[in-house]
Amino acid sequence: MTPRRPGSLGLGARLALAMALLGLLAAGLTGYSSYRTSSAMLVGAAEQRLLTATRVLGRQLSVELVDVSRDLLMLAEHPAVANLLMRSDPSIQQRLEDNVALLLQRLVETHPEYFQMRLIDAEAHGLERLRVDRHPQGVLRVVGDELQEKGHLPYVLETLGLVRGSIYMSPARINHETGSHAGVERPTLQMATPVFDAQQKVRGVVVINLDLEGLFRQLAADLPPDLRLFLINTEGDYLIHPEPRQAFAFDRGQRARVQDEFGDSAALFEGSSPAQDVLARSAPGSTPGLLAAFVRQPDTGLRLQHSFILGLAQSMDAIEHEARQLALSTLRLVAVFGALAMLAAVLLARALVQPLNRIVQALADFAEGRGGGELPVKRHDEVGALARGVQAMQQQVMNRFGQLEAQQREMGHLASHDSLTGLLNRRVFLDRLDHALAHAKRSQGELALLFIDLDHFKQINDQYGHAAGDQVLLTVAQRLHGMVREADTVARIGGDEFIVLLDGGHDDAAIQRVADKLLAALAEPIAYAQQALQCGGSIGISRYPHDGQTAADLIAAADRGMYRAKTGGRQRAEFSA
Ligand SMILES: Nc1nc2c(ncn2[C@@H]2O[C@H](COP(=O)(O)OP(=O)(O)OP(=O)(O)O)[C@@H](O)[C@H]2O)c(=O)[nH]1
Repeated sequence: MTPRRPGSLGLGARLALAMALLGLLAAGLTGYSSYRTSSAMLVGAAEQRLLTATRVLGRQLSVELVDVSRDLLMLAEHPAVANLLMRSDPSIQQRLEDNVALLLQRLVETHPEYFQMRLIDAEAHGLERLRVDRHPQGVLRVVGDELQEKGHLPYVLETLGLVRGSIYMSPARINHETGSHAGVERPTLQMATPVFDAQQKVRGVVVINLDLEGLFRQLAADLPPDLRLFLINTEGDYLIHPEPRQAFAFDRGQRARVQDEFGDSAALFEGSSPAQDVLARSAPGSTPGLLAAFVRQPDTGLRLQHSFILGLAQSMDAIEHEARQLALSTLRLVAVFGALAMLAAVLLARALVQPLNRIVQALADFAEGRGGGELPVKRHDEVGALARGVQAMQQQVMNRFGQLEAQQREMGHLASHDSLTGLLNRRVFLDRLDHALAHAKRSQGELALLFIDLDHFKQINDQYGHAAGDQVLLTVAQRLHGMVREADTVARIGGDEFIVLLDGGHDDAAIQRVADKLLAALAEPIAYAQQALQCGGSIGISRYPHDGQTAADLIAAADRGMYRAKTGGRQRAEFSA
């Protein structure tokens, strides 16, 4: 069998490789698609988280503003406040002032997001009757000449025009009012409500200045630190921004708007029914890339003049970091499964190919005559069927070989023997004679040849038919073979001619005795078809070295003797003259 070319991959190795590659490909594709799906889910989850957190923040802002409005309304409805503004009883003015001032002080103290609380008179050009400021050292009541006239300012003018129980809210702005202590030049929001007397006449205004940043510090206290907070007015201007330069840019004559940084947020400001919330990404190329949720502040029920848009953003890097972590763990899983797939492929390929190799080995052994080798014939699969086929083929080849050998043996026999009598034929006899002569020459031995020709054999053929002649020839052959010793050779060398080679030294008398024995045997009748056929023979005798040195000489000499026997009356033996 042709052995596998060195360096070429066997079927098992190729199968293992193919299966391992297939396994790796499947694991890789599964890993890749699960990574894609999971990272899309992660981004989706991050979007939902941002949106939910922003909505919660919006609700908290509304709740906070409602709380501020409650403080305002509580003060506006307080009898001491209206009495103070009405100056109804001068004897108790000072006490009233002190009591209400204390109340304002307590409120500012308990609300860290309050910069300032004031009670402003509707008369006297909107003079501040009471004013409590947050100061770096604590809460401070401002008195005397430091109290200012505020009647010209929108939060006084507009609040005085409101109905009882209404709340005014200013736009968020930087507080440029002088003397406002901690609130100076800080982002501020003013909320106010009118104070009415018993006759429903407006007497003044209660105002709270809110620390916008402080308010949002409180609101955002529970947010995860990686989230960025945005507060935006209804024009899109940033009021709170992680980069301080962006906040209140309009106050410095510039613009920094959410629409410019987050394109998709424009939907919040467009058309007659703008979106309530949007998800937006920062403009491509901006660093860091941000994913943001923007939500309109939910209605407070206070019919405020202004509202806000809140935004929370997370760095895309943070979200993608999670996706990268996921990709890494997916990769690790793919590597482990890939290795397992390769191992399984190698084991499976070995299990598949091993029985095939056994068949190949068995065929190689069989081809080299080393026997069939064990075949996996008991398997119930295709390999088993193949092994059974190979076994049947081997059996058939063996049978054919047996037949061929038998034929060869027969042909060999036919080539060396006479087909009718089974005696050696002329060619082989001459070989034997040559050998015997060579041996006799080497050992100074002697040989004798008896040349036998049947007498009147033709008559038997003619009279009884060819089959009778054959029977006679066969019987004669058996008788001759039966009469001589093992070491002697009997052959049929012609139609009715036989020859006997006597091995070893015999004197002429002994040879004559053998010839007489043979003549007697030939003279015996031969039974054929209920008849007794009579046939005798004439024998010519030659001897080595007496009558010749070669086979041809000896045969010719014996032939001559036989001829003399024929002419001498047949049924006799004659030595060569
Ligand atoms: N039946 C048969 N006859 C054969 C066979 N081979 C040769 N013969 C015949 O044997 C005869 C031999 O002839 P001869 O030896 O000349 O005749 P014969 O009658 O024996 O004469 P003599 O030798 O002078 O006694 C021939 O007629 C051949 O046809 C054979 O195999 N079978």
